[in-house]
Order: sequence, then C-alpha cells, then structure tokens
Amino acid sequence: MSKTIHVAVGVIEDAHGRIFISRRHQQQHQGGKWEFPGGKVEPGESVHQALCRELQEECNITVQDCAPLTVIEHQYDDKRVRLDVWWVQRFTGEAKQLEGQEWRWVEKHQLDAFQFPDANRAIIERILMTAQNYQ
Ligand SMILES: Nc1nc2c([nH]c(=O)n2[C@@H]2O[C@H](COP(=O)(O)OP(=O)(O)OP(=O)(O)O)[C@@H](O)[C@H]2O)c(=O)[nH]1
Ligand SMILES: [Mg+2]
Repeated sequence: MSKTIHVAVGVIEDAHGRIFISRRHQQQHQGGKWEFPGGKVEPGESVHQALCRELQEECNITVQDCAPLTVIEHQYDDKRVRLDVWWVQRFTGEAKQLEGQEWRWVEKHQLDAFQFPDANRAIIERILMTAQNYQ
C-alpha cells in the first residue's frame, strides 16, 4: 500500500464569517469537487510552513494568524491522505485563486450545498460545530 500523503489545508475566514473555497481542476485527484485551499507538505517543511506557502501560491494571501482545527485521515480507493486542517482568521492580501480554479466565498451554513471530497465531511462538521460555539 502506498504511503499517506500529508496535506496542509486552510479554512480561510473573512471579516463577514464567510469561508473561501475553490474547485479542483478536472484532471486533479477528486477533480471537479470543491476544496479548501492547500497542498502537500514538502520534505523538510513544517505543516505551518506548508500552509503559509500553499495559501500564498494558490490564494494570494499572507497568513498572519492561524490555529489547528482538526486532523482527518481518509482512505480513498487510490490513495490515503492526512489532512492537517488550520483555521485562518487573519491574513493580508486580497484572497483570490491564482491557479485558474473557480473560487468563491460562502457562508458556513451553505458549505453543505457544495460537493467536496469525502474526507471533507468531517471538516465541515467541525467548522459548523466551532461556529455554533462562538455565537
Ligand atoms: N487542498 C485540498 N486537498 C484535499 C482536500 N480534501 C481532500 O481530500 N484533499 C486531497 O488532498 C490531496 C493533496 O491536495 P493537492 O492536490 O491540493 O496538493 P498540491 O496542492 O500539493 O497539488 P499537486 O501536488 O497536485 O500540484 C489530494 O489528493 C486531494 O484530493 C481539500 O479540502 N483541500
Ligand atoms: Mg492544492
């Protein structure tokens, strides 16, 4: 069996409490589905470093403040992933997608209306739970 792919994932929240999502390119793993931005942790990098690098490269933002939200391990038919998910509540720069993917800000309660990879179910539950606790 192939080894687990370690991924840094950002749940980016704006001042209105909305979350940034983008749509994976068709040819990518889980293509066509929506995702939270992020990518593979490179050798020698901490997860935090990977998160900051990926969000700069993919979404044009510099992370100022973030906190670990949850870690999800998921086995797909073809690969196993460990998603290290961080909540990003402070950043500079105007968030947008730099890699040609469709993107948008969505209200937390609207997240359920989008099709995400299976591993993301647990992330969305966590977002909704945490959001409730802070209201
Ligand atoms: N970025 C991201 N990846 C996710 C999410 N959910 C999920 O299962 N994954 C999986 O995590 C893996 C790594 O993500 P990625 O393709 O963004 O990695 P990357 O940016 O380094 O891209 P590349 O190496 O393909 O260029 C993929 O297999 C992807 O399907 C998610 O919400 N965001
Ligand atoms: Mg990526």
